[in-house]
Amino acid sequence: MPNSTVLKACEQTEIDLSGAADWVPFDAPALVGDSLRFVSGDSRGDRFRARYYRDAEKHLHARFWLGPEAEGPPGHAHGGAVAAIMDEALGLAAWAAGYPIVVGNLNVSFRNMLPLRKVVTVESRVVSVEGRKIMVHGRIFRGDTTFAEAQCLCITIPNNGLPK
Ligand SMILES: CC(C)(COP(=O)(O)OP(=O)(O)OC[C@H]1O[C@@H](n2cnc3c(N)ncnc32)[C@H](O)[C@@H]1OP(=O)(O)O)[C@@H](O)C(=O)NCCC(=O)NCCSC(=O)Cc1ccccc1
Repeated sequence: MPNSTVLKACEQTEIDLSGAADWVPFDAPALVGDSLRFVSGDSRGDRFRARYYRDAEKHLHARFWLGPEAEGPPGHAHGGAVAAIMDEALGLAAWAAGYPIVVGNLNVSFRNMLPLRKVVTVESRVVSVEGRKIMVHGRIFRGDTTFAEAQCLCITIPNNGLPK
């Protein structure tokens, strides 16, 4: 089958990215702006599809689906795709906790190969705040399988992140 046919079939597929019962949808662009497009901006794309949520304690969660355009090893996600998810989701977790930041350092451990075309969950937690340094930890998993873990050092920026 030609590649274009595969992509078209994929585009037409609705992916169920619904959250857990106690999660509330989180409007990330409303907080950080429409520039947040690289990872989660295309709800019908063939690389990433994502939906963000917050739980009752305001922790950020996400459902992600990685399509054929995110492929690295055959049938599995490219490491850069996994790192990009961590960069966006963990940075966003800091924003959602009230800190306008950019990511200064991101350390990703790839624990298991992440299969394409499966919905996975990203969980994140702000674990420490020290002056301008906000440390966020996160994990991508499905069921009992952890695909990646990350520690993300976020640095607060002035002017709420807006251009001067
Ligand atoms: C702003 C800053 C990160 C820091 O510069 P400045 O303002 O001049 O601050 P300064 O250098 O004074 O540091 C302050 C304190 O922090 C510490 N520290 C800093 N770095 C490191 C480190 N690597 N490792 C360890 N520590 C480090 C430093 O030692 C100091 O500590 P101290 O107070 O002495 O104890 C700058 O390097 C930069 O712009 N980098 C590019 C960022 C970028 O492009 N990111 C990607 C795009 S954003 C994205 O994609 C995510 C996203 C998702 C969702 C939504 C939105 C965004």
